[in-house]
Amino acid sequence: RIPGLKGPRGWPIVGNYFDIVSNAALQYDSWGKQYGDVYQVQLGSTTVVIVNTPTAAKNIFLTNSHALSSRPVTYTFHKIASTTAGLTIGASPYDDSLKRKKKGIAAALNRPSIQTYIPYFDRETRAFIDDLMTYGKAGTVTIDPLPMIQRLSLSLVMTINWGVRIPSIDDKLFKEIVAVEEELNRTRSTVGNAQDHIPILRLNPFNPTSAKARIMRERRDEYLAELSSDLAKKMQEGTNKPCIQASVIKFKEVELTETELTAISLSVLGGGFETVSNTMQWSIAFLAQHQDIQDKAYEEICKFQGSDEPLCDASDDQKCGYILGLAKEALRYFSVIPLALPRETIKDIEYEGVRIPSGSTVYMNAWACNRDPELFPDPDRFEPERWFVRPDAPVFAFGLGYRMCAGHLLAMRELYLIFMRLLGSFRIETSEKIDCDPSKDMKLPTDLIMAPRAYRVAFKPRNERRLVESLANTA
Ligand code: HEM
Repeated sequence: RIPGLKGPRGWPIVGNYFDIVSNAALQYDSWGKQYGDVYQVQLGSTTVVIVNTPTAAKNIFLTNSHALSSRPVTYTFHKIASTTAGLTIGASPYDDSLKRKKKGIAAALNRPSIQTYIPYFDRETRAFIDDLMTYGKAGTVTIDPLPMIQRLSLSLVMTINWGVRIPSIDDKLFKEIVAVEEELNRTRSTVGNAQDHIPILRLNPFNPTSAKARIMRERRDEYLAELSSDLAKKMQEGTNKPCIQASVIKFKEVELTETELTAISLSVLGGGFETVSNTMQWSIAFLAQHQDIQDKAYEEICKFQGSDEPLCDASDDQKCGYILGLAKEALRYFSVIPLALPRETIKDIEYEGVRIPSGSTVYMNAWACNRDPELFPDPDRFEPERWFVRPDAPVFAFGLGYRMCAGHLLAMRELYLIFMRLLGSFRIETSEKIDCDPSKDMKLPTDLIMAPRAYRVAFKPRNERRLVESLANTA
């Protein structure tokens, strides 16, 4: 244990592990009230520093940005599930290769690059609205929007990566990637893989977590190889679309290896798919039961673009303040990665007289930071307007410092456009109560990225004639 740092005492071998499995973010938050803003827990053999408030998070992750620039190496993900194509950025410890990959992804996801993806945003969000109209039979039947929102976010990252679209929710590759990426994200959970912290469990040759992780890695390797070879063929023929993988030349100054380039694409795929779709899936369930927020959003959208145009201009860069506030509030309220991604210190850091040594594992409780009553008064209330009062409040959902989300600009732009077009096109309705309290209604509380349980809602067009016309214009 780290001398001078408080924290709950645990059991031999397992430490505090079994206290946190049912709801880690809430348990860490509750311990924070007892042991302070920064304290330590024992997860089996791993000592973990928990950072539980915005002030401490800014102090630790921003002031010591470089010292906190690494990620711990875990057993399930790094040793078993990690693809042979190289470590994603989010999973890479700090080294020269990480620095090169970070430069590469920064070039691929900066503002000027995002500008070149606008046609992709346009096409995928239109296809999403079209899907909701088609499968929801113009609001006459209820549907589970998850596959449609997953298709949108996946197709967008696939186009950016390899220039390949996911045309429909019935697509075979779509189903395969959804299944594999969901399972692989589970192998990265700091809560759901007991063997990461309790090494004795690794000796079990029938360990189901390891067996599943191995299969998922093989399945991922298979579609990655296929995507890469298809692209190589198209590049030879000169028929490829502009995308990250085809821009190897653009990154020449960074001198990325083939493996690093693949790792960048994999990072965009892994980082940008489940995060965006789960944020939307929670939001839709919530909005269906809060017509007042939908009406306010619609009123603001109409002020911005008139009531006759359901689909806003795709190049609108977050100018409708209410919808921007709504997107940030969705990120805050649902905090789909409640514990962000784990960090490891590469240097000693000092916090209030305590020395946290190099090599320590540190978690930011993004959930607790996002519910801090001083920064976000009445934090359990969903209130887009709060972002007018504090437009520059940190969006803890993206993490902080050197390893903060590399796709945050793209994610904001994407969420904004989805909300604009979704709420400009439909009134979302439900006649049944949907449980969507993010503190307890998650599908699996040990996941890395939290998803709500399945539900169904109706998407009633606000102006059916105009929507049909707008969608027809796309064709
Ligand atoms: C709702 C959307 C998203 C959320 C909530 C989210 C959240 C996060 C969080 C919490 C981290 C860890 C930050 C830290 O350690 O401080 C992260 C890292 C990362 N995210 Fe996102 N993300 C989102 C969308 C995206 C998108 C769209 C992309 C790519 C297109 C992306 C790519 C990445 C990458 C590559 C990293 C690793 C950064 C590093 O380790 O240096 N994310 N994200």
